[in-house]
Amino acid sequence: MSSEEGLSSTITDWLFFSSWWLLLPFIMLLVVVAFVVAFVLLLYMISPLISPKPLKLNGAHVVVTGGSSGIGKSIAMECYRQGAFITLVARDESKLVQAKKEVEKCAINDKQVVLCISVDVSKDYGQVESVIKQCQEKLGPVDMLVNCAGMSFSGKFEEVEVERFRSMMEVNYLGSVYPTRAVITTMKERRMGRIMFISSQAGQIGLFGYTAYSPSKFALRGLAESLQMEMKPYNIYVTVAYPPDTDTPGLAEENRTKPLETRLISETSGVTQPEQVAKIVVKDAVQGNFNSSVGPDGYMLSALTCGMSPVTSITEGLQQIVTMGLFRTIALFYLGSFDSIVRRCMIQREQAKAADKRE
Ligand SMILES: NC(=O)C1=CN([C@@H]2O[C@H](COP(=O)(O)OP(=O)(O)OC[C@H]3O[C@@H](n4cnc5c(N)ncnc54)[C@H](OP(=O)(O)O)[C@@H]3O)[C@@H](O)[C@H]2O)C=CC1
Ligand SMILES: CCCCCCCCCCCCCCCC(=O)[C@@H](N)CO
Repeated sequence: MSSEEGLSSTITDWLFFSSWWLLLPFIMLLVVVAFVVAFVLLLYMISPLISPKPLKLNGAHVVVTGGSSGIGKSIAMECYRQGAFITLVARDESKLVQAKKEVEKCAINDKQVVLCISVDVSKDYGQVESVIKQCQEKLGPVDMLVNCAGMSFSGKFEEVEVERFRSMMEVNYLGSVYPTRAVITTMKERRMGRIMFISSQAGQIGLFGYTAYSPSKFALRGLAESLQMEMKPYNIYVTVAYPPDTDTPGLAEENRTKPLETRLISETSGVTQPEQVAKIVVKDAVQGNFNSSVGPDGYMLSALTCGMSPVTSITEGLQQIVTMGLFRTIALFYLGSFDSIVRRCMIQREQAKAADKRE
């Protein structure tokens, strides 16, 4: 036997007769753990590169349109609690004065100021531009603009007055374009700022009864995506918030004409308090997150409808990749149940009508 043959037989013996392979699972486990650790380290290394620096609200000038009521008022209070100077914008002066008092109660130092401006944000761009100029002269350049002025309306498509489709787009869409347009030049010059748009869960899915309202909220998403791509190099960050039904005077008003179907479908994601919405959206805007959602349904809807919207952290991107298929599966069940709500309501109505005729 040659020495070469001896060596190969030793190796074969070792491979087949020693029990090194018992260690194989451990070796594999070690490799997997090493990969996971390396991946997590990589994430932490890269994430500060793509997440913006948080905005300091202390001493910042925040303009809140629709700040005299509901979600807008709560957002103003939340910012005031963090030391901001606030400009409240809305039409009704008495509501503005009342809201100013409530916001002032949240002061954390005696330098803070609340300014009120009465203007319709949806009608005349020149007017909006001039009030923004006024408030910048008094409280300094705007650091954060919260576009919250808006209204909702629900009703069946053929029963909604045609005029309503125009007014919804005017208030909810143009009423966000005008103030944004009025603050953006100064923000670009200063290379800093935050713009927030308050859309709605009805700006992520179209629902029964929202043929006039939903499109005006979907429009904000298109505006926000385009604007964010233009503004990112100037260190300006855009946030779109998608709240569910929120307990405000606006919702109470909407409920007066709400079709049964819309009510039953909206109940899926429940009713939130405006303070809760305010906390979440202000935090997201400060961090510069593009997307801001409330509650578990809101989270699922946002992951599901992320499309080509910008990501603000690697974790967010990974979550979207991993959950998309699962959430779509869940969504199909939701859609099925919405369809069945609509069908049942229709059958009920027709039966009631037939009974009426017989009488
Ligand atoms: N409540 C809810 O369930 C949800 C609401 N949203 C959105 O959040 C925003 C606020 O809603 P909510 O707090 O319920 O509403 P409210 O009706 O309680 O408040 C609306 C605010 O906007 C102001 N406003 C309305 N129209 C104009 C205008 N043309 N120019 C200037 N200010 C205006 C109002 O003041 P004034 O009338 O004096 O001008 C008021 O301050 C809306 O855009 C709404 O679509 C989104 C999801 C859920
Ligand atoms: C995985 C998929 C999950 C799907 C969850 C679907 C939940 C649908 C609920 C929609 C609620 C719409 C609220 C509109 C609020 C609004 O804007 C008005 N009230 C304004 O006043």
